[in-house]
Amino acid sequence: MSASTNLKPPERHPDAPAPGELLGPHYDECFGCGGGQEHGLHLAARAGEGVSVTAEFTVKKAHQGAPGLAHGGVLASALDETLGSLNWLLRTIAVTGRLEVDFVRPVPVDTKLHLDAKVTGVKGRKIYSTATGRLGGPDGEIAVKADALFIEVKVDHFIEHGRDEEIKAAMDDPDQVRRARAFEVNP
Ligand SMILES: CCCCC/C=C\C/C=C\C/C=C\C/C=C\CCCC(=O)SCCNC(=O)CCNC(=O)[C@H](O)C(C)(C)COP(=O)(O)OP(=O)(O)OC[C@H]1O[C@@H](n2cnc3c(N)ncnc32)[C@H](O)[C@@H]1OP(=O)(O)O
Repeated sequence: MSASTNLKPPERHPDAPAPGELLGPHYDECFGCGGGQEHGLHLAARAGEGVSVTAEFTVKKAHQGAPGLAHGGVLASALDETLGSLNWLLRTIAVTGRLEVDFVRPVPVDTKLHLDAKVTGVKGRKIYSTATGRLGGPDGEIAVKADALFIEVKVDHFIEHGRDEEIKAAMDDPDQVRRARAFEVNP
């Protein structure tokens, strides 16, 4: 993805989770990180140094595209989710505007994908970030990589656009409201 000019380096929020801390799901029904999705990715992201995260995702039978191999869209979802979790460290709510994925190696079922992501720069509401997914370990061979542009939004983005049924359930859940509002305390 062509990098924008005049990017500012990202600033880790003072209340961001400490390096090594698990970030936890942002929404229980999220396909990427939620515990409530049987065939979801159940991706668990952990805060790193600066504005970076690491995450792991194990490819299951439900994630196949070709026999015994992960579907590319599922791998893109794992990268998207990992990149999205960087927003916990900025304490900013943001959605993916653009995601560019390179599929470098096939990823077999039962493989654990070791992901890492970092924010490379910020300009206004635009957050530029990059991620890799490796095989065999955190320093293993690169199987997938992505560059992304996230756009900062208000929590109202979800309330306005989400289906009423799910928004009502989320707003009736005090834990969910707390998680969403925690992002709004921006300096
Ligand atoms: C209380 C209950 C609440 C419940 C909520 C629950 C939880 C909330 C908490 C956290 C959850 C947060 C996120 C989810 C996390 C992880 C999941 C993974 C992430 C995703 O999976 S998330 C889903 C997929 N995602 C979308 O569903 C976005 C659909 N989309 C839109 O909603 C709009 O499109 C939007 C908002 C993106 C922008 O719209 P907009 O009107 O606000 O702003 P605008 O268009 O002016 O763009 C501003 C500047 O970005 C540039 N720009 C925009 N898009 C670009 C592109 N594609 N390429 C290059 N540049 C682009 C413009 O060129 C301009 O640049 P400039 O300022 O320089 O002119």
